[in-house]
Amino acid sequence: MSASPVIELRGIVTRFGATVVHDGLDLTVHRGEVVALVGGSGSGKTTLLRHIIGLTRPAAGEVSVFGAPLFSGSVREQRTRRRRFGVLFQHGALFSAMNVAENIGFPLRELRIATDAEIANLVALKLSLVELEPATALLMPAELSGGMVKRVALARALALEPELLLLDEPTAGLDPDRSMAFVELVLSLQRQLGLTVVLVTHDVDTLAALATKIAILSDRRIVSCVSLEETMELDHPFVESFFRQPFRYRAGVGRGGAR
Ligand SMILES: Nc1ncnc2c1ncn2[C@@H]1O[C@H](COP(=O)(O)OP(=O)(O)OP(=O)(O)O)[C@@H](O)[C@H]1O
Repeated sequence: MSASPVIELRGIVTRFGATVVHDGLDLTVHRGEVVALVGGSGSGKTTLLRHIIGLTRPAAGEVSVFGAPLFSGSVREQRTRRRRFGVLFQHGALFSAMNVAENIGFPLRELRIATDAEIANLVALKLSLVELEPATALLMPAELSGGMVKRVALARALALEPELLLLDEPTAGLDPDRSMAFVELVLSLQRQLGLTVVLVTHDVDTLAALATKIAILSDRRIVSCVSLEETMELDHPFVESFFRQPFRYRAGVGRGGAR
């Protein structure tokens, strides 16, 4: 049985005024894949993530998730589809006036699909999933370290038990140790929960540890979407500048390497 792709982008065109960001862009992501979206600054990576979650719509082309166009079906069907993915925005983006428990429980409270007791249970469960102490629940975002903010934001992204997780620069702003610890956590959750993941990252170590495929956004299109090992073989200026700079890429850290 061949399942339909989790994400299918076909002929995406995006314009901001006279600037064309995407022009006939295609990308397919299958269940269980971890696709790292890379490209030069301003190449349109974050905009593409925003199209996938429906925050913005392309000028042309089709965005399909879970086998159906993103905006097809009734409002109820669209909402159900929307609940199947979780998003971790750049910088965590927690609500500063809510404590950790309220932040994690927010998606459930918003949908009014659980009682207060159920939400409290779920918050405790998600905190342990992201390896935070139960007492963290009562802290405010301003009291958290950068690494803890990321973990809480991840717990909130997982609140509705998504099948698809979208991460925008998940390790930006973390020091190398915290960054690797966070990557290990995402990797373990991805395996445990069977998640499909699309992440935008500038960090070679992050993508080497996580990604099963690297999608390169260049010249307004995805020019390649293959494994890290195959990507390293490509003769492309972006690969040269991004991957072949000395001491950035640690051989053997990749998912195909010895772990
Ligand atoms: N709302 C907007 N209005 C006008 N231009 C925009 C808007 N959003 C993005 N852009 C432009 O679209 C282009 C792509 O932006 P985007 O943030 O998607 O790039 P990116 O690849 O994620 O960049 P970076 O790696 O620097 O974060 C940029 O030139 C940006 O200035």
